[in-house]
Parts: sequence; structure tokens; C-alpha cells
Amino acid sequence: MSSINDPAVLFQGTTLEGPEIDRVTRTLGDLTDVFSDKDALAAMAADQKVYDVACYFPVADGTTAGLFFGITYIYPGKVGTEYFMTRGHFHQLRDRGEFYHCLEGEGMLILMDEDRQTRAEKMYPGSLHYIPGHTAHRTANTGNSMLVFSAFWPSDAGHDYQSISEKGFSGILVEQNGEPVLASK
Ligand SMILES: O=P(O)(O)OC[C@H]1O[C@](O)(CO)[C@@H](O)[C@@H]1O
Ligand SMILES: [Fe+2]
Repeated sequence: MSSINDPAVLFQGTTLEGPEIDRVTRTLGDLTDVFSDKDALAAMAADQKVYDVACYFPVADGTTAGLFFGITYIYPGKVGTEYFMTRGHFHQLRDRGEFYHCLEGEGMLILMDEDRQTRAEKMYPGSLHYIPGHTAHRTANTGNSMLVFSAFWPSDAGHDYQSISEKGFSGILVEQNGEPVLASK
């Protein structure tokens, strides 16, 4: 017996729609350990949205040999001179990689290896980014509009937020003379 079905999810433009889509929003209040300028942060509204994520998890978290897909939407803004950005993480299974594909806006993918060497790649519509294993990753919106990108990663990768929460990245992305600069912390 064979059958023809509709897809479970529609990914059109920058939207991901379907009954199985998980959505989460991160506000400044969720990210107090992430931004460097604590005085600037204290002067801003805790419910200010920093990013939204829409994900399709077709298998359970931790499943070997499955895949996950997500879209991240980072709002434009800064805390002091530091651009709005994601929390950032290593994968719990350190050797797992990931692809990012920029759909809209402009930004920077910040990558840090396990020796805490930090580098960044420019993101703009069409840019494709391979994030190797053993590499922490975070994205920052350096433009005046939303930064939107898709991500594909293995379903057993997991997220290690703890080591970033404790030590941060060795480099932070700040605006200097109107330009994004990767400054050491
Ligand atoms: O998980 P974080 O560090 O908050 O950032 C969100 C990003 O990470 C992912 O959850 C997966 O790596 C992406 O969907 C998204 O780009
Ligand atoms: Fe990841």
C-alpha cells in the first residue's frame, strides 16, 4: 500500500509553519549573564525581546542519526556598544557540527574553539556557514533590521550552555565608529 501526504512543515521565505513547530523567545531578562555592560543592561527593559526561535524537532532530543531544523530571528539593538546576540553554546556532544544559512539582514557568526580562540564570519542573505565540532557558536545582529537565519544540526548534539554562562566567549562583538569589531573581553 502506498500513500501521498502533505508535508508536516512549510518553510516559506522566513517563516516556519506547522502543528509541530516549537517556538521560544529570549528577552534581555533571560540573558543577564550574556551581555558585558551590566549598567547599560540594568537601564533597559527586562522584557525587551532579543531573539525568537522556531524549531522543527521531528525526533526526540538525543536521538542518534536524526536531524533538527530551526529558524532564528534576532532583533536589532545593542546593550551599550554590544550588539543583540544569542546566548551561544557548545554542543554537548562536542564533535557535532551545524550549518547556518542567512536568509535576511546582516550579522556576524562568532565562533570559539576549545582553546578559547575566537573568530567571526560575516552573515548576509545567502551566506552559508559550516560550524565544525568542538566550536562554540553565537550570532549577533549588526544591522538595523531583523537578522534571520536557518540552522540544521544533529538531533543528538545537545546544548551546553553552562560553560558559556560561566566563562563567556573570549571575544565580544561591539560597535566602534559605526563598525562591528571583535574585541577581546
Ligand atoms: O541556542 P542559543 O544559543 O540560545 O541560540 C539559538 C540558536 O541555537 C540553535 O538553537 C541550535 O544550535 C539554533 O536554532 C539557534 O540559532
Ligand atoms: Fe548549535
